[in-house]
Amino acid sequence: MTTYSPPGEEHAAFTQWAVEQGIEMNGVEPARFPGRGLGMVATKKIEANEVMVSVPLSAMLTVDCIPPSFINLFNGISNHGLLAAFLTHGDTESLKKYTLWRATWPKRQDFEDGMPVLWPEKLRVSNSKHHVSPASTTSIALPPSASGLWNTFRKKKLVEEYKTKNQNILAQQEQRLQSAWKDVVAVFPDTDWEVYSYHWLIVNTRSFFYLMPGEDVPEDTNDAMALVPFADYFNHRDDAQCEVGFDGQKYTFQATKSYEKGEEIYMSYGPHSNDLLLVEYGFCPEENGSDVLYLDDIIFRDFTTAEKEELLFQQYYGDYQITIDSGPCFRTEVAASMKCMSRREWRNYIQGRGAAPNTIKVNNVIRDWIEVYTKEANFAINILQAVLKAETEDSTKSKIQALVGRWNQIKHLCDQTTLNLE
Ligand SMILES: C[S@@+](CC[C@H](N)C(=O)[O-])C[C@H]1O[C@@H](n2cnc3c(N)ncnc32)[C@H](O)[C@@H]1O
Repeated sequence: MTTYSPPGEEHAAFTQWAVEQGIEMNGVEPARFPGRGLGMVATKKIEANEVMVSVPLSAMLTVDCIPPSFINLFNGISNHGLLAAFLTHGDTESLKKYTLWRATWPKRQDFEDGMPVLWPEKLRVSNSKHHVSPASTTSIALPPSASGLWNTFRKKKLVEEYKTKNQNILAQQEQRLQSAWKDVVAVFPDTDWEVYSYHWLIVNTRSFFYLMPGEDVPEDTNDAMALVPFADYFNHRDDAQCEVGFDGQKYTFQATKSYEKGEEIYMSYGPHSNDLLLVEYGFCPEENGSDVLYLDDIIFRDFTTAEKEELLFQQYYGDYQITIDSGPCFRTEVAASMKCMSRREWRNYIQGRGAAPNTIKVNNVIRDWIEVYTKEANFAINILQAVLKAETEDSTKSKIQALVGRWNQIKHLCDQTTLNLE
């Protein structure tokens, strides 16, 4: 049985406010869970298909709630940046409605502890333009998908850049934050960084995908966001048994299995890897069916420019994944096949006109690639353990321990995938 404790008075006051806003709760309430902050607990047995929470549009905080006079101050800003700007600089009268809700949110210190974007420089070295020290002089502590960098080798030049939105996560987040910061400071030069970045992270970690029915998905999906009171108590689980829907009038959260009284109810924030969850939400779950490692940088080291051009031409350039459940993806196998066949045999094979390559040979190539990742993990763990020994600050120690935990998960994923290749 899950252990949990009462959430505290401010949550009772907020729940009362939520009811007044037309938010309906059926057999759920907020509770405090060790290691996860607040979450949602079943207060009775819930049957499959029951709607547990519904939140009307009128209670949500969307960009349409922001007075046009405020929006017009900006000469273009992301919706994310605008929501954070409104929470920072909106007039007292417009913000009054949200007071009880805001009292339930995490504090800035919680973000400083959990969110790598606010961690000390030495722990968050990445290939971001916003870094102060050059990456080459410092060891990389974050996983490669977050930092875009490796300790044990240098990335090889690509024949063509491609979208690697999952392999460079921290730099992308920093870019979004810095760009919003620039836009807000242009209008409010005295903005306090601590206050603005706090609100930006509140929106980052608590917003829901929000698009009116029939509306086109914006170019940057990060712009389709809104804050949904009470529903923002749900913690994430990859295989959550909770169907989330929005019909233009209300958000609903429906059970897809029965829950016992006292069980925590999760929703899924999306099929995210642990590296993404670490950077965007500040945690790394023990179990995650969507966890994934990308071998792109490792694989590209092994190919000549001509081979990479061929992979590009045949549309097998990049996005080489391994996962616990499925092992190497087909694209990874295709890349490994290139190493085991003549060019003509390989072309025939991928075009469905020739025999498949020898599986043992293909697996040997993939095993070597995975070994490079394992070596990187061992290297990072050794560095982190040395840093941990020398560290005197408790708050930094716990961040280092979180990173060691993530690197151990990476090692496990590599080991398991290799084992399944036998
Ligand atoms: C939408 S909020 C959920 C409510 C939040 N736990 C709170 O205390 O207010 C998202 C945040 O909850 C935490 N969280 C969500 N799922 C988690 C999980 N499975 N394990 C640990 N923390 C989790 C992370 O800090 C994340 O940024």
